[in-house]
Amino acid sequence: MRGDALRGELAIPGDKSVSHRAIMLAALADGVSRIDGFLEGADTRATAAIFGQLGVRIETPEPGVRIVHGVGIDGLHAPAGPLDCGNAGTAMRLLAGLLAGQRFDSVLVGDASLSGRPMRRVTEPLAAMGARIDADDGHAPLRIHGAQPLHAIEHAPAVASAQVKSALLLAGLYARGETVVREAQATRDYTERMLQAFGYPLACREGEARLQGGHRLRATDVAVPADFSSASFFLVAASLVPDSDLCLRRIGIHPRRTGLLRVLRAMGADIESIDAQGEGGELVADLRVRHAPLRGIEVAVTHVADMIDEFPVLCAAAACAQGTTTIRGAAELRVKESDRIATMVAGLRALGVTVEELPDGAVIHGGRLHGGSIESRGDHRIAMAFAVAAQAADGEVRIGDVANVATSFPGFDALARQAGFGLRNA
Ligand SMILES: O=C(O)C1=C[C@@H](OP(=O)(O)O)[C@@H](O)[C@H](O)C1
Ligand SMILES: C=C(OP(=O)(O)O)C(=O)O
Repeated sequence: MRGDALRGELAIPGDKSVSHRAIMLAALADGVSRIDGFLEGADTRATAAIFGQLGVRIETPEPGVRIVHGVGIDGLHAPAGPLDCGNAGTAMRLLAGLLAGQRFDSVLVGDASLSGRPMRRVTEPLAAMGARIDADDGHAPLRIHGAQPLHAIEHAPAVASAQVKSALLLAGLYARGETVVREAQATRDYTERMLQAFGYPLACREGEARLQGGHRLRATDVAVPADFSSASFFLVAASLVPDSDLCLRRIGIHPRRTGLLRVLRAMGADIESIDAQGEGGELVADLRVRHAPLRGIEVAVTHVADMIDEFPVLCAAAACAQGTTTIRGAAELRVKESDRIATMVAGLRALGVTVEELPDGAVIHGGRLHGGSIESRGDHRIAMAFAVAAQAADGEVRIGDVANVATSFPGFDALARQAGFGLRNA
């Protein structure tokens, strides 16, 4: 169902990647850390709950704030039961590295989607560091044996993945020697920069991070920026709906996250970055987006890692653009919360879009969308991407299975309505 013009100012919730890492490092630090702007999503709450099970006191004085009473690098306690990462790949992969270095055993479990996602990319290099992790055919549950002496390795991940890099760096805190991760394609460096903010010595440059085990972390306060990935749904919706003029406040615009911004601008989007400055160690800006007709493009493969979570909403933009958009080099999308290539292709076809599915992407022929029924396959970003596409569709779009939106963006529907989305609960 078409929406009204999107207008006004929106406050987008906190960054998911930064929120996960802030809890983890604050828990391992000496002293008390305060986290402002913490994302109250199911994924990041799962991480906080896990550290509660590991003996860390975490207070919530108000929503979006956590006070973490750090226990020190060796202060975690053995959990009484399995640690439930829910839907969160970031939680499971980073924790695999962190827990591999503890003196106690632990078990990481997840929901059906997470249990189907590949974990060898972390368990194999961690095993090379001396970790013992049992996994059923490379999948969760991950049974982590404690008290294994770890030694540093140099590793070049086969897939561009900040989660793999971060898992190894977190294990590296407990390893003898210097852990080195080299990336062919640089990924988000929040773990590296946050370790430094917590006083941990670490050498990093684009595509390479090195750290020696055996140092300690010092408590610090963390200001979490608003999540660019969540903002992206509004960037596309306002681009698509005539007369829109929307301002998204203080969004994290780190270049390793904002590939979509570059791609949308190349498609003709009118997005202005206002008052960009470093705040709390992160580059943030207001993003003002006004309606503009979009045209299809060939998405450069070099942008893929910088917009890995934005493909569902990019597909929605491409479907409404004039001309053809080609996406390649994004096979990783097949192992996210759902197979995001197959799920988007099926959904777009249900709305009358002509799409060719590729093993590592899709060719999307833009045009008019009609109404139809969409399955999100339990994937938060797919559900929100189709809510965006619906703003430009001629008929009603019914999206099934939308509870998952709370994974990364609690309050999406209220915010979307506030901005002008035509949205109603069935
Ligand atoms: O490190 C992180 O916080 C994330 C890294 C990305 O995953 P990969 O490392 O699997 O690409 C991304 O898709 C995920 O939403 C968050
Ligand atoms: C892939 C995502 O997250 P994760 O890997 O943490 O489940 C996502 O948020 O789109």
